[in-house]
Amino acid sequence: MMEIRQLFATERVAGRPVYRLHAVTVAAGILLVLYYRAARVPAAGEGRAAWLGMLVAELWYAAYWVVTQSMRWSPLRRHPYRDRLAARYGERLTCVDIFVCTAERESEPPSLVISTVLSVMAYNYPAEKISVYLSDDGGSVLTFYALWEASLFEKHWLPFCKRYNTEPMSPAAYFSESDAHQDLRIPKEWSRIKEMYAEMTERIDTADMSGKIPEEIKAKHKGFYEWNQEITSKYHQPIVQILIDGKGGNADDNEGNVLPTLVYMAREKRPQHHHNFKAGAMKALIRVSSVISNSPVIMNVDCDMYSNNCNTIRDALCFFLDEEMGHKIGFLQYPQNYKNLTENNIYGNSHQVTNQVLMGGMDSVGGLMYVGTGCFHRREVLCGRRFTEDYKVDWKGGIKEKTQESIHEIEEKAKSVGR
Ligand SMILES: O=c1ccn([C@@H]2O[C@H](COP(=O)(O)OP(=O)(O)O[C@H]3O[C@H](CO)[C@@H](O)[C@H](O)[C@H]3O)[C@@H](O)[C@H]2O)c(=O)[nH]1
Ligand SMILES: [Mn+2]
Repeated sequence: MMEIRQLFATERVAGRPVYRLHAVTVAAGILLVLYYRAARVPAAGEGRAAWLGMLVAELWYAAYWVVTQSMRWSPLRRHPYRDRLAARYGERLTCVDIFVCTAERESEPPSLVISTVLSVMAYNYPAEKISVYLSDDGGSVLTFYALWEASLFEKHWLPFCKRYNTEPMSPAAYFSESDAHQDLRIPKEWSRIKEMYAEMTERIDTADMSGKIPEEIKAKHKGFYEWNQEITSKYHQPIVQILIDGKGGNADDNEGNVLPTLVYMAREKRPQHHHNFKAGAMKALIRVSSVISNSPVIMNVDCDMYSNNCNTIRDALCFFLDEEMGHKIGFLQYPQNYKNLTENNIYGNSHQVTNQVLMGGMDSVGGLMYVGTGCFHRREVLCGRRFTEDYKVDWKGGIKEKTQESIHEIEEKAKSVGR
């Protein structure tokens, strides 16, 4: 019988004996504290209430400590084998829907939002299999405008990323980082794209500050006419605009390659219905995307994040497509890190303990935590499918045949579920 080689490796994190030694000393400490408490029970009226209070607090701490050990006892680490995935599947890979959420234009400026969108469109993955959805809970025409600009810039940015394996794929992060290398790489092209990006950002920021979009720009896309005087962020009809129809064949970059599908969505908002914040946006995204691309795998990110690894999707698929374990994996959480931390990082906000210990520890006891961003889900899992041992996926499902429906018809259908 031929051996099936796993698409990912699992290993125990080193240094467990040291941690266990530490845990034993803490356990001994807790037992001594409890012994001390039990050996010195004060007489009534001599501070017994305080003694009881201390005892309860110490017992509570001891219980908490015992329970949290399960998360630190033997953390796991997983490594995908991308080369094995390539050998087994080649480019016969599944479609992926990517959701980006934004809500407040003041704290999440449109120029930053589209950098995130551009970063997730530039994955090293067949472009016709990626559909990116921006959910705008601010329901702002200025965010729509920024996304429209991004859909044009994309035609230059995507080939640039693919040709030079550019990382990070967020233009904002890339151009702020790589100034030092500009002459070593591709000076002319680098400067041209950088300039283009700077000009686009300026147009977006100017519109954002003035709150106005020039009429000649509005005339270039029908989507701008979804907005009228009555619309506010809390009161509007569902808006869905397909800015790039990747599968429709009319979406080529400036080198003739297909681009990923790009969709703007502002779900319906009415003051009498609660919108349920990001969870509400995610549910609307699941429904709207089911009408447009219906990919079996969904990834989601917050709009102020960006993806820094162009092989993220392929790595994720190593887990979902693994013959032995894949059917048991419902979602995959990537670590979330911050940029621009100070060197000393005194508040521990580089998430080292979370990423290196807690996540791996939770993984070892049956499942980690969905942190709300940087996560891949199977669509079925989000739609309520229950796990069974014989679960098998037809990964071709969801790859939509070209339909006779026009973009307009698909948008209207999507709007009817965009609530
Ligand atoms: O009505 C809303 C409110 C928020 N969001 C979006 O939800 C995301 C998270 O909201 P935010 O207010 O930025 O929360 P943070 O505290 O910054 O984010 C923390 O909590 C989030 C869980 O909601 C995680 O996704 C993040 O990783 C984590 O950093 C952002 O993209 C928002 O645009 C909406 O789409 N609709
Ligand atoms: Mn945030």
